[in-house]
Amino acid sequence: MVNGTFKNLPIIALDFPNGGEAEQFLNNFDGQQLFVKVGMELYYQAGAEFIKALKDNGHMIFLDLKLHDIPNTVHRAMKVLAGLSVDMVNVHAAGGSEMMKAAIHGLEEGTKAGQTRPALIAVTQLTSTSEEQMQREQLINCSIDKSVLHYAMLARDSGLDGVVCSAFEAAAIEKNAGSGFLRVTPGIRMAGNNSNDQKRIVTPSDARDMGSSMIVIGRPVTQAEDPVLSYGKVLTEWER
Ligand SMILES: O=C(O)c1cc(=O)[nH]c(=O)n1[C@@H]1O[C@H](COP(=O)(O)O)[C@@H](O)[C@H]1O
Repeated sequence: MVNGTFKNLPIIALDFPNGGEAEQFLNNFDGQQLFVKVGMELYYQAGAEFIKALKDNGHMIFLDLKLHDIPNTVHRAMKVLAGLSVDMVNVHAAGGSEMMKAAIHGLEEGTKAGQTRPALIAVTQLTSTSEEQMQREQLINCSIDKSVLHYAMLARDSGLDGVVCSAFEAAAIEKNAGSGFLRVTPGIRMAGNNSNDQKRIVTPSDARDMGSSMIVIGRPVTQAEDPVLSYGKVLTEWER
C-alpha cells in the first residue's frame, strides 16, 4: 500500500518522449525525492530499465498504463508489472469487476517476497471527458458524478485501493467508499494555467478541500520555465 510519508506529495506526470528528457527534467530537483508518474509514452520508449533507475534514485512510482483487456490478459500483465516493484498501477474500471479482481490476483502473485503489493486504482471517467460527451458517446444516461461513483463502488467491491477521479466526485466517493479508499485526482491547474485537453480541472487547494486524497499534475510543472519553482508552488498549495 502507498507509503504514508509520500502520500501527500503531488504526483508529477513525467509525460516525456524518452528517458533522456525525463532525466533532464528530474536533474533540476537535485536529488529531491519525488512521487512521479510514468505513463504510456515514456514507458513504451524507456521501459523497465528507466523504472529501475527511478527506483534507484529513491522516487515513488505510479506506473500509469491503464490496463483494459480480458481478465486473463490483465492478470498476466499485472503479474509482470508487480515484478517492477512500483508503488501504484491502474486499470480502467470499465473493464469490469472480473477484470479488476484478476488484476489484484496478478499483482499479488507477482509481488516479490518481503515487498508490498503495488496499490491498484481504477480510472473511472477520464478528466478529459465532459458529461455531455459521456452521454453522447458512451450512451451512459446519468450524470457524470453518478457514473464515476458507480465505477468507484465497483472498484472498491472488487478489492481495489482507490480510483482516479476529478475533485468534483471525490467527496461522494469518500462518503460512500470510506476515507481509506484513494481518490487520485489529475486535471490539476494553478489559477491562470492553460487547461489544455482537460475538462474537469481544479487547483491543488480546491482538490484538497473537495476531498481528493492525492493529486497528479503534469504540464504546468513539466513545461514550466522553472519546474522546481512551479512544483514548489503546487506543493505549498496542496499542503496548506
Ligand atoms: O490515470 C491518469 O493518470 C489520468 C486519468 C485521468 O482521468 N486524467 C488524466 O489526466 N490522467 C493523467 O494525468 C496526467 C495529467 O497531466 P496534465 O494534464 O499535463 O496535468 C496525464 O499524464 C494523464 O495521462
